Amino acid sequence: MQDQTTAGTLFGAMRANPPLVQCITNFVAMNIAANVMLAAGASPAMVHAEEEAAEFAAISAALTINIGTLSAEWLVGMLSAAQSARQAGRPWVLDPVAHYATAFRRRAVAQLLDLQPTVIRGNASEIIALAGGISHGQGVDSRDPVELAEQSARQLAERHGCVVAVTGVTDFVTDGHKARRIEGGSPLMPQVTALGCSLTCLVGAFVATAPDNPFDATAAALAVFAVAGEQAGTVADGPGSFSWRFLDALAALDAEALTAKARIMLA
Ligand SMILES: Nc1ncnc2c1ncn2[C@@H]1O[C@H](COP(=O)(O)OP(=O)(O)O)[C@@H](O)[C@H]1O
Ligand SMILES: Cc1ncsc1CCOP(=O)(O)O
Ligand SMILES: [Mg+2]
Repeated sequence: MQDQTTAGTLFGAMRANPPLVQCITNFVAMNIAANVMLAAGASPAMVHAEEEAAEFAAISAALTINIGTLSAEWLVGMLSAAQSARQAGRPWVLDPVAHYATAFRRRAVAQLLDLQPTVIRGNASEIIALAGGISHGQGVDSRDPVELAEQSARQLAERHGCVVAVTGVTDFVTDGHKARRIEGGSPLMPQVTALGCSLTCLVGAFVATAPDNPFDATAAALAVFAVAGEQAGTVADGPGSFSWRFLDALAALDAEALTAKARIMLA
């Protein structure tokens, strides 16, 4: 029950003081991720240009970087923003979308990992491959169960001194020592593009709220998606209505309901 209470408290604190989060995400995710952030109570800004990314990171409470639609120009902005966030002592979150697919992505992720993300959030195939294992991912989509990625997540967390979150049917989060599983969500979630990318942005909002406790902050963000996703899934007719029902469920969720409904288990 302690984890649920912590998640509710962090959610309430985030809502009471909406953090400015710089989200460098992809063309597919930009709109839905910004709407997810607003519905959850955060203040997103999709700022990626190399001319201003570092400057903006210095005035943001957290930064998130997602390589979904990477280009050479965007990579320059990502690297300078991550450097700036580190210098300013701000947390930053990495979403290594399909990093295993091309040499360009693999190189980019290696450079980003050198800048010590506070949290890595990916699907099971991404996390397995990032730890050096054999994954079955297809493009941006996972083809591996979360359970198979749990050991990879623990290894990655220890190797990089960060929190690692793996999402799927049941989510998993670890800092290399402690770990939790978060139950909930809906099978319709992977049918709607960029919900994982949106969750990465929300993790940014929670680590902005609790920069000294990225493990609990990440678990809380996962729990928000799990509870709102489950609620939307029970009433949606398909991926189309799930999309808007999910936004409405996020907006209607409050700290008390999160504490009552979150299922965060020791792992
Ligand atoms: N089959 C599923 N059942 C319940 N929730 C799911 C399922 N698949 C994904 N989710 C949820 O969808 C969200 C996005 O996760 P995921 O689909 O793994 O990320 P990505 O979009 O990066 O592949 C997370 O909140 C996750 O818990
Ligand atoms: C379809 C697609 N293509 C490049 S990025 C992207 C979105 C991926 O979103 P998610 O990782 O949340 O499924
Ligand atoms: Mg993804």
